[in-house]
Amino acid sequence: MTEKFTKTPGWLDWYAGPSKPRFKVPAGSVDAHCHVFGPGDQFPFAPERKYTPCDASKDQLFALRDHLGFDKNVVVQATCHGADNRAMVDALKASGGRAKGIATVKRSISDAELKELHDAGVRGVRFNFVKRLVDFTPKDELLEIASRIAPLGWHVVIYFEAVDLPELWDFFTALPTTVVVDHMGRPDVSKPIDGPEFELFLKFMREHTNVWSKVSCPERLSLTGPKALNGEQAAYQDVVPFARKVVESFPDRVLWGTDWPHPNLKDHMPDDGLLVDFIPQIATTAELQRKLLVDNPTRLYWPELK
Ligand SMILES: O=C(O)c1cc(C(=O)O)oc(=O)c1
Repeated sequence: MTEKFTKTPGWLDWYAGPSKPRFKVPAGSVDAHCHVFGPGDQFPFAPERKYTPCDASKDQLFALRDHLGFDKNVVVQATCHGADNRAMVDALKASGGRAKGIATVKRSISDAELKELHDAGVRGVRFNFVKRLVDFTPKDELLEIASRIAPLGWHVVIYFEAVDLPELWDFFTALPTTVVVDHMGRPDVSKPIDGPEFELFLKFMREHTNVWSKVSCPERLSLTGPKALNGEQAAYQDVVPFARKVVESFPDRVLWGTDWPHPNLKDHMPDDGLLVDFIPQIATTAELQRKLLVDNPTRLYWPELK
């Protein structure tokens, strides 16, 4: 029998009918941070999940990819699926080589299972430190996982909030792989861009050349808007200086993603076409755009194409 799921109260579904972006992304562009949710009747959500989303299938993700003009996806395991990677792996296998994946694994995973994930296109694991999304995993377990995935050439994706970086610093800087930070480490954009909090993040990237950042999720970080809705071409102005600073300081270590289907947004659901139109605000030249959207993700996820 298949399980029926009831969405978390107040859940916002992804935006149907996104606009066609005015910004034409370069050929070979990669949406390097997106998710699939279920469908729940085919790929049940995990018992330990902190939210129950709407469905967001691989076919809907691939339709969005084509609509926005992207060539490829990196599908990141969403926390609502726990360490059950079947929905994400199913998307990779159906993509014809046009999607790679980031998994969530436990220390109990076998070498054979890791190899299966690799063959399906998984190239990294995600360690999540955002307390509203996951229960705590001991650091020794995470380090053990990192040391087992390193020989596969995989990397570690980390998700944390800016205030937690000081206490996580020693752990992050001990990781033996490339490390990719989700959503710029969630800066509080009401604080000064040259203040101690964001400066610590820049220092993290400056002093550790194995650290990359996704300059994604202005819709999560923005406090002032305006929202990417109704044709807005100058959305999320308060996030722009932060993202631009990261892109211009580390042009060869930045990635961009839609974050579709945008889990847990409370205020509004952005029009993904307008999120693409946000890109030229943060990557202001054709060269920066090509690095962000094509060269960097291709080097990290499709090195065989370089
Ligand atoms: O901020 C979030 O709520 C969020 C959640 C997830 C997830 O549940 O996997 O992924 C993200 O990239 C962002």
